[in-house]
Amino acid sequence: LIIYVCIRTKPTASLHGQNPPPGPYSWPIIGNLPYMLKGPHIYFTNLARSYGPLCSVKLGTHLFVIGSSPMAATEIMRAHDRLPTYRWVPKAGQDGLQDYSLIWATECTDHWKLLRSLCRTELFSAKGLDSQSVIREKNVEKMVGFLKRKQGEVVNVRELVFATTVNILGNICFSKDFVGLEGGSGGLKGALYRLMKLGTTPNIADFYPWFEELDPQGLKKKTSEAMNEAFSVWKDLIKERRSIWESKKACGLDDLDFLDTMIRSGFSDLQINQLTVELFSGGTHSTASTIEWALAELMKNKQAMITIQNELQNEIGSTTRITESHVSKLPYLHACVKETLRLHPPAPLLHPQAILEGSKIMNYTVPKNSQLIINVWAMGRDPSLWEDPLSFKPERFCETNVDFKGQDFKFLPFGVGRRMCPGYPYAIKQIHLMLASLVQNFDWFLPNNMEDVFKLDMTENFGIISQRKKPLMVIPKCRC
Ligand code: HEM
Repeated sequence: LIIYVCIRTKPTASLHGQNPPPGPYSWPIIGNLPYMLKGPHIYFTNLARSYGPLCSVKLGTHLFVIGSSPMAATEIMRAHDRLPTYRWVPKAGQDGLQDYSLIWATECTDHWKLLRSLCRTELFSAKGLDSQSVIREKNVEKMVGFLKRKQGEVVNVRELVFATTVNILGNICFSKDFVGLEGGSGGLKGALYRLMKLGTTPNIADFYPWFEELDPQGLKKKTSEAMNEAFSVWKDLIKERRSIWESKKACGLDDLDFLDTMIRSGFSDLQINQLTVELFSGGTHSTASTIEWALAELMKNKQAMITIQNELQNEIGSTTRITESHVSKLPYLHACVKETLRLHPPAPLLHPQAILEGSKIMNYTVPKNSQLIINVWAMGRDPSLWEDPLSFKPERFCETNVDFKGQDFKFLPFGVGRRMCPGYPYAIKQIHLMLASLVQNFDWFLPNNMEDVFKLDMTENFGIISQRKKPLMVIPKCRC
């Protein structure tokens, strides 16, 4: 077996006689894999401190080149723009549906362009977002009502916010609530949690491609099962809607929801399934995680909590229900969300893309088939880019125009370039509304010892979406 492994472990990128980006010694066969246990983003950040903003590391058979400064990120983006590249797709997610995929499209194909443009115009345009505001506001009101009934009890913020985000998207796509707020782990919620967990599990086949067919950990099979479980949740809805579509079309009625739009655009069931499951998995955990981190940071930083509550009191009052039209008047809230995304970007590593040709990046030779990555997490915590970077100080964003729209390379929580998150205007609207409602309506306490907030564990878990390692379990107390 050892001889077989040695023979098969031919490096995909040869470094002999070249000037590759600097990096640590890598062990035969395993490369630097054992050092990644604490989380690749932490390991890569430590490497950048030793080897500079563009460094390289071998993981299994692959060479990864990691950029950890705005300059390195800019150069990596330039390489993406001028060279043929393909997106790295986790082997567990390679189920033959790549041709229908938005997130996992390996290249920017015509179908990928069609999906992006449909999402941009129908879901994330100013008009689309305005028409959804009633859905978001109604669901956030339900969440607040639920918390009022749970006053004095311990609640799991992540689960509750996640359920609310699933229902918001459920109503936008299918005019339907898919999950209850009371908990439970079946149906769509269970499938999405499982997909998230599977995406977080390191897969040996990602580092040694010849294990792909064997699927030794069974991750590919489990991912496919979880996807099918999600599809089965809306299977009957699609069938039913298709059957009424012809009469609807004849009457010239407007689309009821995004499902109508997809049917009108001629999507097959497979295309509908793939796009919606990707919107649900890309758009729910990321939002829930950001709100959970923001609330944890505000609980830890009492002054920031007081400032945000005062802003809400002055602009809206304590009894008026917050709507999306209020949110533009809340600059400190906006700053708190940016500060949360700086310290806790849900996607700490960006752009896993491989270049198909060798190239020079920052005067280093980067061999073909290298995977290029931008370490957003490292840049958010770099003392040369941010003063006192490990402290939660929303004020820093009140004093600058730094934004997350892909122009400021030191702050890229939603990515940059062609594959930048198309859902960011939607995500931001949702996060602002939910966070404002949570802090306007409630004071938050830890179970057992209310003064213990400084001991709040802020450890994170690395995954497809990075989250708090321990869910935030807190007690809401109504402020009204
Ligand atoms: C806090 C919330 C969110 C964050 C931080 C976030 C971040 C990101 C990032 C970093 C990427 C990858 C960009 C790249 O590879 O360069 C991405 C892609 C994507 N996101 Fe988001 N996202 C969020 C919310 C959402 C929401 C709400 C949706 C939809 C409902 C969404 C849909 C997508 C899709 C479809 C892609 C793939 C785009 C492509 O590959 O062309 N995201 N997101």
